[in-house]
Amino acid sequence: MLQQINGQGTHSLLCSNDPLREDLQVFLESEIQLAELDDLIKVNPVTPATVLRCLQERYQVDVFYTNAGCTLVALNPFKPVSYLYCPELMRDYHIAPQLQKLKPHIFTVGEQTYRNVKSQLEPVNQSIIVSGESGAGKTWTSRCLMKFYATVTNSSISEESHERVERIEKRVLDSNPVMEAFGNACTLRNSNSSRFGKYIQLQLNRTQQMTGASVQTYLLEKTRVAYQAPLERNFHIFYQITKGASSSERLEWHLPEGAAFRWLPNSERTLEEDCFEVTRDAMLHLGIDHSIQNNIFKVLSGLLHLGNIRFAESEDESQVCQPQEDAKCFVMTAASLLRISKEELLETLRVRTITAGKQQQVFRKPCSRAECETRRDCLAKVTYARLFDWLVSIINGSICAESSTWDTFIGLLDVYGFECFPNNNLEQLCINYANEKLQQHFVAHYLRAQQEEYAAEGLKWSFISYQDNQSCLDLIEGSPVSICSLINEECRLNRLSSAIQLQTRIENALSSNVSLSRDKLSKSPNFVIAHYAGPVQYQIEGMVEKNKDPVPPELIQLLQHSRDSLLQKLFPSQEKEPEQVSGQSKAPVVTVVSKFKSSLEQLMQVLHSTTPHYIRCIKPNSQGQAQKFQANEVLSQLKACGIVETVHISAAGFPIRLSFQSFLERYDLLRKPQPVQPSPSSRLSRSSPTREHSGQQPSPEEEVGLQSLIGDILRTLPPMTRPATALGVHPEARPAPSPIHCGRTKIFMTTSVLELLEQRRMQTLNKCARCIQFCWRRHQRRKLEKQRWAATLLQAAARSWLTRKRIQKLHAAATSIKRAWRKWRAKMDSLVSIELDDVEENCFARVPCHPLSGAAPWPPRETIQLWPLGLVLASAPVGVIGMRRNLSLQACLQIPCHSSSHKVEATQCDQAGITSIRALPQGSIRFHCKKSPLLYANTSPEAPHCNITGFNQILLDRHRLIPV
Ligand SMILES: Nc1ncnc2c1ncn2[C@@H]1O[C@H](COP(=O)(O)OP(=O)(O)OP(=O)(O)O)[C@@H](O)[C@H]1O
Repeated sequence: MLQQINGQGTHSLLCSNDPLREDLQVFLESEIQLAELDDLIKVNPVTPATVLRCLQERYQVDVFYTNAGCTLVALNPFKPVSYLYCPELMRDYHIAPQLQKLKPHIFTVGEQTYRNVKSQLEPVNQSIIVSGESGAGKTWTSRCLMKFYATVTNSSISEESHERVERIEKRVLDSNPVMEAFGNACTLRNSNSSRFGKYIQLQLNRTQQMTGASVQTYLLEKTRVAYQAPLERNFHIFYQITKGASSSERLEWHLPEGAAFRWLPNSERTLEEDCFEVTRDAMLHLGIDHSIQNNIFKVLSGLLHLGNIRFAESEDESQVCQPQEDAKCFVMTAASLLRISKEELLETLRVRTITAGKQQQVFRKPCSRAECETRRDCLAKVTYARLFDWLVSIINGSICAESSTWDTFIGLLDVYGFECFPNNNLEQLCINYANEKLQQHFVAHYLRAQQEEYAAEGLKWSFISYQDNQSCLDLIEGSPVSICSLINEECRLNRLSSAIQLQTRIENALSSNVSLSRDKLSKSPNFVIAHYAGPVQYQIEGMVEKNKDPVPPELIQLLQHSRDSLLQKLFPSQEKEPEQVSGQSKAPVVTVVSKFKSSLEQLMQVLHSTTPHYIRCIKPNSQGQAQKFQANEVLSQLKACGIVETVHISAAGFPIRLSFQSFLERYDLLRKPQPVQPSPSSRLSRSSPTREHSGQQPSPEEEVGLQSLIGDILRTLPPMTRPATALGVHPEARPAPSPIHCGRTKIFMTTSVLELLEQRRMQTLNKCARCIQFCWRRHQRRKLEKQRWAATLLQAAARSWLTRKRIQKLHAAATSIKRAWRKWRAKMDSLVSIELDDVEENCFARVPCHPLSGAAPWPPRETIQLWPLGLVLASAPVGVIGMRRNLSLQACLQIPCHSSSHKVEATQCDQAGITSIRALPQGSIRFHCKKSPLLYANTSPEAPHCNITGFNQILLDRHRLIPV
């Protein structure tokens, strides 16, 4: 609408030359720009009025989030804006390369914390402090952030771990409806007001997956169980059970439809928070089964019935008060639901026991009607408070991961906002005390520390005044005397003191503190504390009693006697009796304030050890209406949380501060390699870790070395982001303010520069990773090739060795065979020669030699010459036959007719004639012949061995007759 009007106006005005109109145009244009400013530090000049105007403009065009330097301002839309919290938007913020370029959102803060955890920048653990007054949207914001983490931590994991992580996240998210049902209530300022503070730690493992969570709660407003301010309600769970129980449950829990309970005011108003089923389902997911749930709701119903017990005034002090007539049935029902004896219940509520004297004598004193009702309320409060604590422990048991499974955490602190009612008492003092502590943390972290550091580091800085709440904190918690210590003293000494006396004591002891004053016009005793968010007047009446929070031991004993299994768990019988505030005990009395203070100190310790992020929730109007911006309301909230000072300092300041050494450790890889820069880097890398931890300052020479290295890194940035006086890099003054400054030992920068550096670092790391991957792969490839080559060589060597071995073996075998053969041959030859020699000597000596040849060898040449003739004769089919042929054959062969040296064989059939003639071995030859393995002893004469002589020489061997 506004844009339309402005757009139209701009167009029409452009056509005119009227200077007045031009002024108007400039004004309207600046109006448009104001709504477009994402960061309040861009508002010029930064004053409460301009900041307010900017937020208003943005609110009217449905822009609810604006940066205020290092904090995020979140305006409550008071209407559903689904597109602002959809999973798609969560993913957009999660994957954005440059977060600061996106519109301000709680997801920017969520993602920034997540990236910080990922980058491991110290301190790695993160805290998001969500603050603002009641109804400003703190719980909503925390819930959305939990959903954001649940979505993003689940986005990059494998399928099988997906289910596990989802289960954990479901449980973590389910803790919200349970805690809200038991710890939230409808107040005048918020229909779903958290009546306790909580710090949720989302536990992340090394890969930033959510492995669990833990919840720490602070100061539950337990008085609400028994007392609700006009138009306010009790805790949601009481309305849920009375409205959502089934008919059988109603019977069991004694909650008939339309039953009236005094502790259940305004039950005719149904809120969206009255959803019993949601609470039940969530409880079931957290491991609280139906029977335990049934048990819990029975006890709660018992408390409702207890609230309806009213007493009549007794006639005299020695008489006990009687329950009013209509309350008798409630006594019975309450006793049966809490499973205690009705008589014991009445007795405990009406009679006080006092132990006194050296013998510890026990006296019983009937209580007045008011005392009876106080005891009744106390019984309900202590039961509910223990039930709440037990539920928190069950939730923690269900969602908390083993300490070994997580390394880092992101904490979400959702504490009650600053409170200032017409009547403020101890509860408001504690709540405002917590808010003062958080404000101090903010001031210390962002405002004071920053300015002090700028001065120490020699940055040109004009100091911005801010509200330091130290004096206020000194007043509340200081040592040796403070409001807390004085109230605690009253409890410890257990003296009878009036509120007036306490007021005087406070005034006398703390008169020098500027934050203390008193409303002199008020009739009731009071003191006024000037809180950072404005002055608050506290009523002293009843404060000491509330601080004691006395629980009569009889009440605890009564609950210990219960037969109900849940109450037995809440009030175990072995539990020690509660500390009596009698003044006789030497042990320090645990008061509400002292308990709260110690839990607050623990919380502050955790916060100090983490990187804090602030979300300031602002309530645009007190009626909770959409599209309604009440400037005064908002302005007071902006002032209360020091937004203007924050903007001033953030505008001029640098939210990121890193020591030179940390900077170099992280960004040294951005430096272009300088060949002539040998030592400082190596010196630095060797010296930095120990120096960093010991807090030792680098020597001047080292500093020069560090500075030149940092200069090298900064030179890699684009000119716009280079420091104006960065270590002499650019000594000339620059017109625009530089987003990066180098101090004496630290480097200061804006978030945008950090993002740029991180982006560069990531690019360089990616490049390095790719290079490493490439080198590794090449190395692997070469290694593999070498291995293959080596394997081939080995195989070849092995094969050749084996072959050589085999050949050697064969060779050896062949040689030995050869040798054996030769030996054998030689032996055979010698045998043969001996044999032949024998034959020749013995046989041929006796064979008649041819008369002409003398000592010619056998067979004589003539025989050989006649041999063919003999053979022809032997084979001749016709011609000479019978005896004559044989004789002529023998004659041809010159074999004597009746020689004993020849064996002549003939066939039966005379026709065939002689078939074989052999020269028989002689003498010893016969012997040799038998032994001889030589084959040629049986070879036929056609064989080439015919030239070999010896043994039974075959002269004729005719197996078959030549066919005719
Ligand atoms: N971002 C939002 N979008 C829509 N409605 C919102 C948003 N933030 C808050 N609301 C509305 O404002 C109401 C109050 O918010 P919430 O309960 O978170 O306040 P709170 O600061 O936690 O209050 P208290 O301190 O009392 O617990 C919510 O019930 C819801 O209706």
